[in-house]
Amino acid sequence: MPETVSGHAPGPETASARVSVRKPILGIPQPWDPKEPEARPLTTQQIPVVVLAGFLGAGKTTLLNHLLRSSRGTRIGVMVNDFGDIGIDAMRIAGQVGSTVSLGNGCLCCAVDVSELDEYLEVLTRPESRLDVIVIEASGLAEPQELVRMVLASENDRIVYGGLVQVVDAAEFSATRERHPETDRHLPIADLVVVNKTDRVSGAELLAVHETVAGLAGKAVVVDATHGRIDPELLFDRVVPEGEIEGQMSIEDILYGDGDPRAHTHTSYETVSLTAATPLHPRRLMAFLDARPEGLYRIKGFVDFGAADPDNRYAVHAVGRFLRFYPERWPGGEERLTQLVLIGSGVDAAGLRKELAECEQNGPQDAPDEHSMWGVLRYVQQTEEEPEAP
Ligand SMILES: Nc1nc2c(ncn2[C@@H]2O[C@H](COP(=O)(O)OP(=O)(O)OP(=O)(O)O)[C@@H](O)[C@H]2O)c(=O)[nH]1
Repeated sequence: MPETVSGHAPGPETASARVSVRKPILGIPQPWDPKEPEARPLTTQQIPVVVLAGFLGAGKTTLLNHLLRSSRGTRIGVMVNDFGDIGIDAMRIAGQVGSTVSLGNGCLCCAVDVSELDEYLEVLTRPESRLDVIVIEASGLAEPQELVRMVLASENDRIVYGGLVQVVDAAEFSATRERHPETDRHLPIADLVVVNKTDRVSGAELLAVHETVAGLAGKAVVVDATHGRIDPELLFDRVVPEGEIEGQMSIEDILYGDGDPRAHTHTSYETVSLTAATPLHPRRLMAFLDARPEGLYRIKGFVDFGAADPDNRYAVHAVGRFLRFYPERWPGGEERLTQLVLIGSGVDAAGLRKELAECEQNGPQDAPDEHSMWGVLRYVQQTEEEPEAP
């Protein structure tokens, strides 16, 4: 097994009976003593760039945050490609890593040339950044194949393509596959598939999903995970033999793709973004969320309920019919804004925007009373994500 930088024993996730093959994905430059960061050499080797993909809400950001928390001495650079004009994912990762670069609005794979990607890579690969690995978190609607192609086409000679990680939501897998048959095309090109949200399905369901995924994924490693807690060594240890691109993509696939722009997953998706300086009324927001249309598949962001809870903002996540609020202290000095991104297909974007605007509080006479937060608190589940050992 290749030598590791972090040097810690594999986490409990590796014990999973269903880790089909132990095949780490990435190679890491020379080991160094994490206790002496200054002794760390300037990076002279190529930095592996891993593409992290998966459908909306599958758990990519959660997995990335897990990697950042458990990376020990490994320095991870992050590029986030949010779909929607507010960089919610970048905000959720910011603070964990100094090198977060948001790719801004839209889907990276739609960019016609790679010069923008190269600009970001240029920032992250400056020798003084001493990064060991760069992870690009694709928007949940990006075509992984396109992203891989863009990394391969990069003119930055300090990077090397480091593999494709595909995250799958165990609970939503069948429904996603039905709606998006291209899932079957994405899995075979992955190097590692993470079947996430194992806590949301029964043992039998998990087994069925795992087997289907493994069947589609071919040679890729398939691991099950809860809250994206995979063994970081699955990503950080692999040595890619020179000239080899792991996975089953043919050179033609990489160079030309399938040539069909309609294959882009997000062509029929609409994004609605809201930034509001006026707090939202918890009751009206809950009425809006409870009645949200079927096609509105993903909602993420932060909500300010103003006087109803002046200490906290509420991170909100909806994936399909699943809804959760996560109260968190307002970061000091940060402007109190509600920032939401809604992604759906066949939705009335203008209507949603109007309904959301109607959730804003209308002055002191409209201030929420003490019971107004009950509806929100029903969707707060404090114990869902257990804190990880430092
Ligand atoms: N129950 C459960 N919830 C999870 C798990 N992993 C992630 N989540 C929740 O699922 C929601 C979506 O997770 P994210 O990590 O934001 O998903 P994503 O793939 O980055 O989402 P997009 O950027 O919109 O594509 C959040 O509420 C997470 O807390 C898990 O293993 N179990």
